[in-house]
Amino acid sequence: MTVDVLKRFCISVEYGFLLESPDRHLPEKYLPWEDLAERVPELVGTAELDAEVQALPLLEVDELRTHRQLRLAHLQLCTLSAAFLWSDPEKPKLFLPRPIAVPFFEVSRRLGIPPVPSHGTICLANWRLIDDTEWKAENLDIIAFRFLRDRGNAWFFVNTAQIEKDLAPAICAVADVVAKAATSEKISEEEFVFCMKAITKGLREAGGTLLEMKKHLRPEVFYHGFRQFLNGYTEGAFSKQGGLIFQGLEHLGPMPIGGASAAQSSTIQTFDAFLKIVHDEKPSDFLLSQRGFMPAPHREFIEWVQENSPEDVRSAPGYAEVVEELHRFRSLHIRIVTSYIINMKKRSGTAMGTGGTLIMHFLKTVRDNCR
Ligand code: HEM
Repeated sequence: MTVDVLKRFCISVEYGFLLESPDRHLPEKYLPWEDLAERVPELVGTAELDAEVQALPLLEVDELRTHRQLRLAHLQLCTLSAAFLWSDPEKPKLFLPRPIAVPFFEVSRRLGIPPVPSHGTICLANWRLIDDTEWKAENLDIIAFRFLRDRGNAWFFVNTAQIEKDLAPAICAVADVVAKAATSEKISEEEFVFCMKAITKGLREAGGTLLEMKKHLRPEVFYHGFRQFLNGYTEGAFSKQGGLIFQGLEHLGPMPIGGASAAQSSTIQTFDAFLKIVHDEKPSDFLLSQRGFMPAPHREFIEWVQENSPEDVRSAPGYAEVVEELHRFRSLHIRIVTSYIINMKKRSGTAMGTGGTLIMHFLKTVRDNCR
C-alpha cells in the first residue's frame, strides 16, 4: 500500500525526497553544457565565461527523454545561468543569453518547476558517491553547481542531502499512517507510536547532521564565496526591471522568480502538515510559496498529507515529543543561520538592515508556532 503511495509521489523508501542515483551525463549532443559547467570554478568572473556562454550552440531539448535527464539538464543549466548572472554579486546581469535561456525555460516547463536554482535541483538531484563504500555526506560529492574548488561548496549541498536521507524513514512512516487515514481506517495506538518515534528519531539525527555543516564549510566561504549563486531574480536591479529577461523569450516579459532555499525542502513541510501545525499568515504565505519550487509530485504529497492527516493526530501518543524535537531542530537551524548569515553581516560591517531582522523574526515565529 505505502509502496504505491511513495511511487505515486516519487519518494524513495531509502532516500526519501532525494533523487535515487541521479544521472551524471546527458546524451552527447549536450556535452557543451557539461563541459562548460565543469570549468565554471576556473572561469567564473572572467570575460571568457561570458563569451563562452554566449557562444554556446542553441540546443533543442528533444533528446532529453527521461525524468533523470531533465533533472540533470536543469542542474547544468542552473549552474551556467547562476555563473553568468552572479559573477559580480553587486552588479548581476539582467538577462540570460538565448543559448541557455531557451533550453532552461523549456526543461523547467517540462519538469513543472521555475527556471531558477532550487533545492529540488541543486541538492536533491545533485549527489554522487565518491567511492563504493558507504552512503554518507563525507563520501558524497556534487555533480554540478560548483563555483569554488573549496570543499565547502560541495559540503553545503551534500550535508543537506544527508539530512534529507536521515529523514527518509520518518517520511515513509508518515505516508503509512496517512494512507490508512485516507481510507478512513482507524490508526491504532501502536501505529501512532511507531510513526511519532520515527519522526522524533529522524529529527534528532538530522539536527546532529545540521551541526556538521561547520565541519567543512566556513561561514566566510558561504557568505562571500557562493551565497550569491543561490539568488533569484526579484531583488535590487531585478526588482526595478521587473525580473530577469530570457533572451529569445522576450515576449514573455521579465520574470520575477525567487531564489533557492532549503525552505523548499519537502521534509519539514511534510511534518508541519502531518502534525497540523498552524503558522501565522505571513510566514505561512512564504512557506506556501516555496512549494512552487518543489518537484511537482512532492508538492502534491504535502497537499495529500495535509488533507488526510488523522483528525486526532494532536492527541496521539508521542505528539508532544515530536513537536519538541521539531522545535529543537528549528532552534539548531537558527544557530546555523546566525553564524552563516547574521554574524557574517555584522563582521563584514554591513548594517544588519531589515533583511537580517526579518529572517530572524520569520525563523523564530515559525519555530515557536510548533508548540
Ligand atoms: C548554512 C546553512 C543554511 C543557511 C545559511 C540557511 C538559511 C536559511 C534562511 C535565511 C532561511 C529563511 C528563508 C529564506 O530566506 O530562504 C531558511 C529557511 C529554512 N531553512 Fe535553512 N539554511 C541553511 C541550511 C538548512 C538546511 C541544511 C536545512 C534542512 C533541510 C534547512 C531548512 C530550512 C527550512 C525548512 C526553512 C524554512 C523555515 C522553517 O520551516 O523553519 N536550512 N534557511
